[in-house]
Amino acid sequence: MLLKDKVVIVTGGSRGIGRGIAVECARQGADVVINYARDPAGAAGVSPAQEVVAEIEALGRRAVAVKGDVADPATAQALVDAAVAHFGGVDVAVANAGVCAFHDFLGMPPELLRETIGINLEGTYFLAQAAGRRMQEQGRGGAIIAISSISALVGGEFQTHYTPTKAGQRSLMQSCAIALGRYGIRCNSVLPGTIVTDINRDDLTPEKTTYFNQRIPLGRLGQPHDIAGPVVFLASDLARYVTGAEILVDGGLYVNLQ
Ligand SMILES: NC(=O)C1=CN([C@@H]2O[C@H](COP(=O)(O)OP(=O)(O)OC[C@H]3O[C@@H](n4cnc5c(N)ncnc54)[C@H](OP(=O)(O)O)[C@@H]3O)[C@@H](O)[C@H]2O)C=CC1
Ligand SMILES: C[C@H](O)[C@@H]1OC(=O)[C@H](O)[C@@H]1O
Repeated sequence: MLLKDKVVIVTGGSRGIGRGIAVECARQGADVVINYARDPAGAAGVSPAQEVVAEIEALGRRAVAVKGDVADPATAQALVDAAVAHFGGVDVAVANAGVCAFHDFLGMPPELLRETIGINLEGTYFLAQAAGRRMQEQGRGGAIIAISSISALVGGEFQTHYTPTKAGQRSLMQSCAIALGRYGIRCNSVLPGTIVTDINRDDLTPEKTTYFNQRIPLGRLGQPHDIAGPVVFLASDLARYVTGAEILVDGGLYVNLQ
């Protein structure tokens, strides 16, 4: 087990990539605080966040779910407080929560631009800061991981509000690596390619899916569990000398230009 008895916070842990990360961290021996924003109950009256908590408990680990908008700095502090109250501290913080409402550039409403920056970039900043403060106090180091994107490296016609936030997260982790290295706190990014989740349910038409499956050297779009392994690696002592770095997890999409 790579994360035995570590305490992990995952923002946006109720669905998609964050859920995959939260469950894999538990499988690797961690207790987990997951965060969510809305989390409507499904048909059976059980919400996605409750499902994740149950899944983690079935693995023999502990989990709590904390509701809150990551764009609000108070949410980051509430997550750290929950980790301390329930599990005694924080070892790993994963800034995963994010939104991407596809929209054209010339018609972009300022509200959507600001909301996207607030959740994706400022949310990452607030979590890194709150977790970093606690990790510094604890004096046993830690790992902070931002779920950035291949979109940190390339553009997207309908993502002009989104790609800068992903580049910003990557840059933020580089600067945090310098600011927090003296405390043994490592800061890195994971850059997923296109992963099938609710965020792109409408964007991934059958035609686009076929195109991606042909263009991606590994022959398929990503799934949430494809991202969890690299996150666990960066969170673990196997990555003890890795900081200010990033791992592109895209099936080879980025390098396949022509
Ligand atoms: N899917 C992809 O192709 C890629 C995704 N990414 C990044 O991965 C991350 C996760 O995306 P993905 O799993 O696809 O998305 P999903 O839409 O599947 O899940 C988003 C998660 O974030 C939570 N969330 C949304 N807004 C907020 C908020 N304001 N405060 C707290 N939690 C919030 C949601 O909670 P709730 O259920 O309560 O709404 C949910 O748990 C994002 O940062 C995204 O940019 C990066 C590259 C590719
Ligand atoms: C949501 C998109 O499908 C997805 O998000 C990213 O960050 C990737 O670059 C894809 O565009």
